[in-house]
Amino acid sequence: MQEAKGHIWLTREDARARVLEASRFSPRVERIAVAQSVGRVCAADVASRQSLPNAPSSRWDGVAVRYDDFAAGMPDTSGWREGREYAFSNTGIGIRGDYDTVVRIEEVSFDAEGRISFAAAPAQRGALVMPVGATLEEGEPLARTGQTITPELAALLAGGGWAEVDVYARPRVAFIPSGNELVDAGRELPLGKNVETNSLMAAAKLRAWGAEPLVRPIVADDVGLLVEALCEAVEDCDIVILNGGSSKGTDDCAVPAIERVARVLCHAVLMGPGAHTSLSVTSEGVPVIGLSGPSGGAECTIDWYVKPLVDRYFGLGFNEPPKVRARLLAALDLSQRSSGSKVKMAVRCLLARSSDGFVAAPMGVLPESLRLQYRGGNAFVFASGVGFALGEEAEAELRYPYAFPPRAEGLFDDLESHALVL
Ligand SMILES: Nc1nc2c(c(=O)[nH]1)N[C@H]1C(S)=C(S)[C@@H](COP(=O)(O)OP(=O)(O)OC[C@H]3O[C@@H](n4cnc5c(N)ncnc54)[C@H](O)[C@@H]3O)O[C@H]1N2
Ligand code: MOO
Repeated sequence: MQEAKGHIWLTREDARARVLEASRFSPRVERIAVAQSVGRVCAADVASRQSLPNAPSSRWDGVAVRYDDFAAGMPDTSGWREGREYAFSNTGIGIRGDYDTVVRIEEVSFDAEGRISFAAAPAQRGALVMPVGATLEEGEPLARTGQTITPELAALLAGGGWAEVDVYARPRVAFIPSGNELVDAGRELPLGKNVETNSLMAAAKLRAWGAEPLVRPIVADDVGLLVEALCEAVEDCDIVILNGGSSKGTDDCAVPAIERVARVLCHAVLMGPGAHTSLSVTSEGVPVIGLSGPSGGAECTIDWYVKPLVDRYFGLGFNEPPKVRARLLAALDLSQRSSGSKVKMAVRCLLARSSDGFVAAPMGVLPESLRLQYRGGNAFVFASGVGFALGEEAEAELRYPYAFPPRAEGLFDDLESHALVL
């Protein structure tokens, strides 16, 4: 892609805001079993169909009695019989007969002949009895449209008498790998070719976010073939990802193809990795993401631009990732980057709590054991200009899924290198 006049560069934040604003989603609704609903998003408000308990029930394990028998003080219970003056009554279970009060089993004893006696009379009528609806009342709101179903909410829905629930259908997200050099994973790799791995990463992320990934076959670097694949995808998908960036090589035909099916909002982003990511939207409002090829960038950019779109499909707002100030455990040296580069670099880090705040170690300087364990890093530090000196404070942005950082003590003991040249 030659950098033509009018080539639009936006900051990561503007690019995201523009594509969110221009996209139009019409989420479909489907009815599914509550037992299978965790992680799905409610497409309607749900109210309880029943009260729980649906009959007065015992709050504790005990015996149910009639309060009137105790109204004038402790009665003579020598002639009391189970099923007549009292009945055993266990926690959460409907009280049989016309008993109205429960005495805890710890306050009840039986003599050798099985005669009951009470250590104390019940304090009031209805003591230790859960009235109808104490847990859940018929008509009570259980869930709201747009709420993600958690295990607890699924249980609540079941308690409210629902076996099925209306949820938004998973958004269909097409992923079109492109490039003459790509070979499907698992196939023999001819010299000079590359394994198509981004679709595995993208599909797994999309599934985790509640979307349905539709990975298409690899398309060759040919505008006509790409347009064909894009036209098919925008017809029946909610979001389309073309894995082809807006770089400048002779084979870079992703943007020329996207331009034929959608309006380009942004040809490239002022944030790397993945600066050559383009964002577009069709006249129907279907977003088309031209994801830049190199895997390191694709991993970040799919989080930055696609995750918010999936959330938006479900009607969820965009939440800024948590940010903290962190002390850098290595210098970030940008002096070798081409001067005048306007692209800010998001450097993957391992961010951890330390005794006096947060520390961030750029992934590149970590010893192998840590690099393997925390492969993608859990945060970014943004480097521009000449970079940062060792020990300098920088803003660190947690990476999705915003995992709580491990404690730093002992973690970075064998950190050897103290400068990362970018
Ligand atoms: N002369 C210049 N060259 C490059 C520039 C530049 O400004 N001037 N920018 C560099 C940067 S930064 C990036 S990022 C890349 C962007 O390239 P594209 O997004 O156009 O991607 P491709 O050229 O198609 O591929 C690059 C690389 O990624 C691999 N790739 C592509 N798709 C997949 C996939 N699905 N799974 C795994 N790997 C994939 C591809 O095989 C290439 O190795 O341009 C730089 N060059
Ligand atoms: O756009 Mo590139 O991924 O910045 O390296």
